[in-house]
Amino acid sequence: MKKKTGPRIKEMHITPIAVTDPPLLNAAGLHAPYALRTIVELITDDGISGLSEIPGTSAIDAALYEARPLLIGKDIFQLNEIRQILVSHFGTESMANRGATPWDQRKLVHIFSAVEVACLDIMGKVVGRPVVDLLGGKMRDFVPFSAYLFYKYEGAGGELAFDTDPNASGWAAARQASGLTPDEIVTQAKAMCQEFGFQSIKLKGGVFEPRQEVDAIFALREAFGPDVPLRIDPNALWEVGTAIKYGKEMESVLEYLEDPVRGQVNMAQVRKALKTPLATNMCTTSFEDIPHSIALGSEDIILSDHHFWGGLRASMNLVSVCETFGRGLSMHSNSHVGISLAAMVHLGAALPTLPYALDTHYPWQSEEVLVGGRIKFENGAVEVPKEPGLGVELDREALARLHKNYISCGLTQRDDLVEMRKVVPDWEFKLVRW
Ligand SMILES: O=C([O-])[C@@H](O)[C@@H](O)[C@H](O)[C@@H](O)C(=O)[O-]
Ligand SMILES: [Mg+2]
Repeated sequence: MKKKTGPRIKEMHITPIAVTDPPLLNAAGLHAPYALRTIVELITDDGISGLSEIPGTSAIDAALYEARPLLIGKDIFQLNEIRQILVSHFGTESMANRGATPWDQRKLVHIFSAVEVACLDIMGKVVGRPVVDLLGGKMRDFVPFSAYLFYKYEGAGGELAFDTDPNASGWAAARQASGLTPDEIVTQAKAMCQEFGFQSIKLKGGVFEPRQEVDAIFALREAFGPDVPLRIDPNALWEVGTAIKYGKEMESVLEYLEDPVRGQVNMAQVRKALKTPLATNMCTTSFEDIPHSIALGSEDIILSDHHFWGGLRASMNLVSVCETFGRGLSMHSNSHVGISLAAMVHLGAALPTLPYALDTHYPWQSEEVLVGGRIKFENGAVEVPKEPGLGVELDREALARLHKNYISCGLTQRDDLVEMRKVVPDWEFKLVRW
């Protein structure tokens, strides 16, 4: 019998896009009026298209262009070989390549995740199965997400930047409102939960001095009651003593405390002092970090992210590590549109257990690159697509429009520090602030 090879990659399209993003605040500074993503489309020799989305920077886009000739002609089922080719070309990256910002700057993991997700999308179409089935099968029909609150300046982002659209209503109006005080954070939470049905809440912290942020957590508890799990994420900006002091104060109200301090050693120290579980997307972010994580006991929950862990299958491998060493597993996010969300939903559906609702920035974005527009949430969850592959289709006009935004906005990388300096000229990036 003739051995079947292929389908093979014939074309690889790399399209950077810029989507409107409101002036959200974080430990590093401020979100720019546009968030950058890169959409990758692989097309096979038999005309099947596979999609993926990754955080966009000109450096990662350049690396994708560099990878393209190495990938053309490759069989989309041979992911092990494809990964090896990319590793040989780009070399492995150490923890240091992640960088100290709340987002991850490594190239190889991003590129392989882009290629892997698009190949899985194609594989699903070839075999007539959703991606979740290629990850071992569906454990749930809906994947729950958590409300992700941000301190923010008034403004809608995009051309409106710090301005607001007077005709906006519902969540669109709340999305552009100022969110600086505990009361405004509660208002933001109510509007977001009402629109999307979220049943747990995360507050991005590390913006104001801890007292103010802890007060916001207690205001949320008062407004939502004990049945809505709460989390806060200061993105490693607190000192160990600060984390222990406020961690103890919040012990009765937090589901978990995310990255209160920087590095595995400090996390382990805080973990020993608190009853609240600690979660991370900053100190244990690759397989290379696992031995120290286990030796030190730096966290209880790893917030995986297929863009940073090198794809969906790598994230499934992380399941075994977490099961073996008693770590919980949930998911981190960054500003994104629907292709990343669909990939997260397939992965979330395949995880053996899902004790924590996943993070998503999706409510903060308003544009989409998909036919059918924005993905719907029901009671805070997204239904797992049943169609072959990722179950999403590219809206080429929307893609072209958002690519035009990318060209005209002039941004080439995420730099929240630079954005913050436009508002607070003497703003400094700090590894530890309080
Ligand atoms: O979007 C942001 O500002 C967040 O701070 C993001 O960059 C982080 O990566 C993230 O969501 C987190 O959980 O640390
Ligand atoms: Mg985090």
